[in-house]
Amino acid sequence: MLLLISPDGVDEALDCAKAAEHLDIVDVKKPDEGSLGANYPWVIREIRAAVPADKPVSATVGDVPYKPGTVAQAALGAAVSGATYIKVGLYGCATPEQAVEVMRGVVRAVKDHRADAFVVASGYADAHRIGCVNPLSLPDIARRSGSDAAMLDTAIKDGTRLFDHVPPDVCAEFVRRAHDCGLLAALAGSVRSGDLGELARIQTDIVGVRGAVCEGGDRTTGRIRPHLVAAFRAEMDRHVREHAAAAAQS
Ligand SMILES: O=C[C@H](O)COP(=O)(O)O
Repeated sequence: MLLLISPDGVDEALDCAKAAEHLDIVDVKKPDEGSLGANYPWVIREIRAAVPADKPVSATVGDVPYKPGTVAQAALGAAVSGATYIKVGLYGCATPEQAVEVMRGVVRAVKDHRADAFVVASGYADAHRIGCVNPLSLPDIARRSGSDAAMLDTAIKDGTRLFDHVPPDVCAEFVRRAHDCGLLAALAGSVRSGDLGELARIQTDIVGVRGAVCEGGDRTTGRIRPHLVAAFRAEMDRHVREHAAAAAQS
């Protein structure tokens, strides 16, 4: 299971760099512009320069509208700025067809620039609250568009969490569908360390967090701290080991 951490800017990215051995992907976003709020190109560049070269930098393109051309151009901006993981929040897409159209544009824009870029189609666990595509449709949207991963996050950061909206068994179905399509499955949404057992059990590939590694568990007022990243990672690795041991016995 890979750990993706979302700093809100260069200062927090420097703290992520101090904990680099404990994380796998540094995810640039601007939380005050939304769940998958996009940050400035120069911030992506500065963060790319600040974190060790062997750690991929991801960038969110935003909680995007159904405007395929606009989104493709924004995604290219993130890639040109140094991100190799490009995450798109399909906020304004009401149907799978709209979402596939948006993601096809992103995949083409990004992979024409850099063939090894990794494109993540993200939906929302609380899609019912914003009227966008159903969480379980994401793996097929990602597959049809040529994306590399399907993801869920929460759109509204009001203290409700991934499992409040999509229970573990439905998340397990999400992961199964992604794997059946040959994609990675990424899950986020106010995930806490107490969720890691379930996330390991259902074979999540990437876990995305911010709040859980911020002071006081608060993604808005707290700041990411290296010791919290290390502790979260230790817990994650423990669950992965336990799951592997249990699977080997059965
Ligand atoms: O991509 C991951 C998100 O930033 C998750 O943030 P959160 O854990 O505060 O919900």
